[in-house]
Amino acid sequence: MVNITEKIKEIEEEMKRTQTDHTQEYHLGLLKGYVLPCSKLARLRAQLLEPGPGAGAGAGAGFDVSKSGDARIALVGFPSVGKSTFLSKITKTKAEVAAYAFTTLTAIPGVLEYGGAEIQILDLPGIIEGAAEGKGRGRQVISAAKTSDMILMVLDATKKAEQRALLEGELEAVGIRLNRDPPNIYLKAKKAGGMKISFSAPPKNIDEKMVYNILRDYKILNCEVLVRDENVTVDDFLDVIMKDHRKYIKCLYVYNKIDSVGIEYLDQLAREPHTAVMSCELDLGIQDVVDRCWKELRLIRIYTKRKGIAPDFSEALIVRSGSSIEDVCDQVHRTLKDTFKYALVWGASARHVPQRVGLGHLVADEDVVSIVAKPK
Ligand SMILES: Nc1nc2c(ncn2[C@@H]2O[C@H](COP(=O)(O)OP(=O)(O)OP(=O)(O)O)[C@@H](O)[C@H]2O)c(=O)[nH]1
Ligand SMILES: [K+]
Ligand SMILES: [Mg+2]
Repeated sequence: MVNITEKIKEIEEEMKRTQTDHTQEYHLGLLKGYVLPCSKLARLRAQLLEPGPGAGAGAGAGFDVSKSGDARIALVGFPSVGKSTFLSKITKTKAEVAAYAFTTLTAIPGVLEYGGAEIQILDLPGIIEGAAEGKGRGRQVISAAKTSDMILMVLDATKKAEQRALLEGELEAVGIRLNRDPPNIYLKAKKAGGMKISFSAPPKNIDEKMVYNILRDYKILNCEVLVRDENVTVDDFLDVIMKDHRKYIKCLYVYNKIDSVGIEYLDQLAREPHTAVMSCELDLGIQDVVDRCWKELRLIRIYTKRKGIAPDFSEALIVRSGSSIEDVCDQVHRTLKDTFKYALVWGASARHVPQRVGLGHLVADEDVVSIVAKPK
């Protein structure tokens, strides 16, 4: 390890000394057929990312960064697409940025403050094709991505369009499902009674025999199955069987470096679904990407109000979408629920204002909530 690190230092120093234009050098290098400092550097740094001897299966474990804040977004992408540049733009963390691949060698957390919430942004090493099979530190990167609430897939607008599908393939291979809901299939294993398979509508892509065979392959011989969606595929069925190893995560595809592509191509990229475009270099589109992230995370801001006093809009409580008054209580204090009598709600979730509600009431973004406790 020390050897590689030393060699890397040497080359980096040399590059600093010579201060050549590396694009120029790249072309010259191609002509002459020798290995350039830049690509030599990338190769050596890739070696640093290889799991060392004895790392074994442990190499698949995530990086040791504890979760903090209200949500976590992972930056995933091929090397040198600008992940660390983006992190440095939107947080106070200054990650190392350079023109060679594998500049980032571990997970680097930063904090994005937005609408009163703190969102942890995780900058990750670049992944390469074959990451899912354990190439480079790919598996570790993907494990870290799996722990996030949202993936920001950073793509290089100047690179081939295939990069997006390649990366999706790597994530799919380890059970990450992007921008999809779990298949609408009810599957319950039983102790006895054989298989009971039913469909709420005639399925288009599978039939009872196929379902039977899949279940038998997975040794699920006694169970109840209800397929509630006519478009279900065999892959969907497998996802349900392996649901403990599947993770459904939102993804925003972000094309960086749009300063270097033509306007027509840019327009085409921007129209793809779940996609945003930006240039970290020219400071273009960054705020839009951040706004889109906030929307996708669907976090809810709740303002609390005490009786007889105006609501406190300076500090919001942050809860997930689908949260109830009970979740709001838990966010304030662990034991608040115990003395809960009712809550008053002003805002989008209230039918009339204020609406008197119980613990089960679902809250909406920017609701004002006043919790009334039982007398002691
Ligand atoms: N033209 C252009 N270059 C950019 C832009 N954003 C970043 N770069 C350059 O792209 C190179 C790579 O940037 P990094 O932020 O290190 O990329 P990374 O994805 O973190 O790379 P790894 O950590 O090696 O995976 C640097 O030379 C950046 O200056 C951009 O918007 N336009
Ligand atoms: K880089
Ligand atoms: Mg980086």
